[in-house]
Amino acid sequence: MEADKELTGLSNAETKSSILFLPELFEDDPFFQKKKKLLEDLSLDGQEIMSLKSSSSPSQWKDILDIMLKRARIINLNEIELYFAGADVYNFVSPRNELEALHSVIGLVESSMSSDKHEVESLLGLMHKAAFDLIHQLGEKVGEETRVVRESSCEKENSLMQWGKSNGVNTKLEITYVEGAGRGAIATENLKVGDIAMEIPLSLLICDKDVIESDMFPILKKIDGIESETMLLLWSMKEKHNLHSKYKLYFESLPEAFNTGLSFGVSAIMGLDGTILLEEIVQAKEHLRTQYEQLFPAICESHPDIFPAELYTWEQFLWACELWYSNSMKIMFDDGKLRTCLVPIAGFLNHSTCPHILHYGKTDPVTKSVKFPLSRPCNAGDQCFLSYGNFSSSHLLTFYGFMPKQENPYDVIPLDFDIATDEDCVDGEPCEWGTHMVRGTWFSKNNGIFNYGLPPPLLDHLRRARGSTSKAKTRVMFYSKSFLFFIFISLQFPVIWHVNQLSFSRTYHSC
Ligand SMILES: C[S@@+](CC[C@H](N)C(=O)[O-])C[C@H]1O[C@@H](n2cnc3c(N)ncnc32)[C@H](O)[C@@H]1O
Repeated sequence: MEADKELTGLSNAETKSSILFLPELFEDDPFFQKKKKLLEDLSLDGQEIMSLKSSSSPSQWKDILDIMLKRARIINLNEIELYFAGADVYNFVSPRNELEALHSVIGLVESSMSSDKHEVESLLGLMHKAAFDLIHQLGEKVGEETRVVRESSCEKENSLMQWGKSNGVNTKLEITYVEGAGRGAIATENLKVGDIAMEIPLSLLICDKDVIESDMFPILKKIDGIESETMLLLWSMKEKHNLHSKYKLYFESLPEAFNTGLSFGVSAIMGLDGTILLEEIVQAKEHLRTQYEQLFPAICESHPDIFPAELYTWEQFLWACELWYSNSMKIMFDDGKLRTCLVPIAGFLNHSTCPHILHYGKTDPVTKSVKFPLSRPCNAGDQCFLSYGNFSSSHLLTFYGFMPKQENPYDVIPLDFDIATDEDCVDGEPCEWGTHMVRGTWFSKNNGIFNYGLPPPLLDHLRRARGSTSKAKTRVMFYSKSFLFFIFISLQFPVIWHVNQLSFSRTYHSC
């Protein structure tokens, strides 16, 4: 309280004020020092509370809201966002960061509303509404539009939905075909922030319990080092053909081909020659082939009754890999175990870089279900999107078979240096960057020359490298897997960075 008085200069007689807690940066944040520095630059370090006076003018409470939001943006930066954080880091960084920041501000305003003496209730209410309006505006600005394809029949999807509902699924979404993404989930009514778009009972989740209860478990558990995901994959290859399976309608609703990068044909692969994406796909496929060959044909030969060879071909294995890569979710169960699961019906939710559903994947111990709550509103008739994670477009193409429509903030090229990195630190602190990177622009629909400048940590690193070499031009070699390129850094900055743009999307669509 003393601190508050000092901060606001209030006397005891003028107590019509409310304390607002500012978003807090925790010491266990992996980027604590870097974020602390950014907060200091914002002149906010050390300050944990602000005072809202009942006499505050609109511009004063808006300023407080702005400070809270700027602070929340910094605190909610993830590694990539922080790495590329330039001078405008206090403003909009990414849809994910903005949603997280706005929700943390709303949480703090709500806790003041519930704990306070209500002298400033109406002002808190205005701040609360303003933060919700910003969430709404974010969706209007960067949300994706969907064209529903009504001509396609959704018989299988409807049967699955009926089965789900009769087994306890609650949903405010309907499944239909959408342009460019197969099936998608459309809101049947206007959904607000906090509404549960979908709720799936745990009993419908496909996970390790299904393998454990099956006749293949006694054989699989004897295989040295086999992971539970691999067991599930092998189980699903057989279960998909089981006419009496509990999940029959689920398996029937799955596509015959997933068309992820893992099953790209020869022409698509040739079109990717010289790109990191080709390297990523080839490496992933080689890894899967090795895994397959470690198991087959040996397991079919030793247990032909449980593992019939005709169900365990390479093609079927690849199909199951694509199923698990593109459709599984990691769910945290009450016992504290993170399990990879297939989640019938919720598996129809498509991905967006500005999703409606950001936080999901924890079981509710009371309802014994997995819930999908909305972080931003979704109007009736709009497609409701999920976040699959902060993935680059090359990862999404390789493992999910699509590229996001909007600019993807996680399109980056990791760089490996052939110069020492031990000097790469800030103000004597050890470097916390796992890797240096540049923005990948090759998937962007912007055909102009990119001039992002270099990210501050990379620039810092290069300046140090320059300092440790002669006055002559410094040649630094960057290579990322097979994607090898050189830049000659004339000692003048900023550098215009134009990463080789390849027409990946055309190659993908034509194959
Ligand atoms: C979990 S499933 C979602 C349901 C899927 N659309 C279907 O019809 O089964 C993931 C797959 O949906 C597709 N998908 C998801 N988000 C997409 C997007 N934003 N654009 C295009 N396709 C998308 C990709 O094929 C991805 O592998």
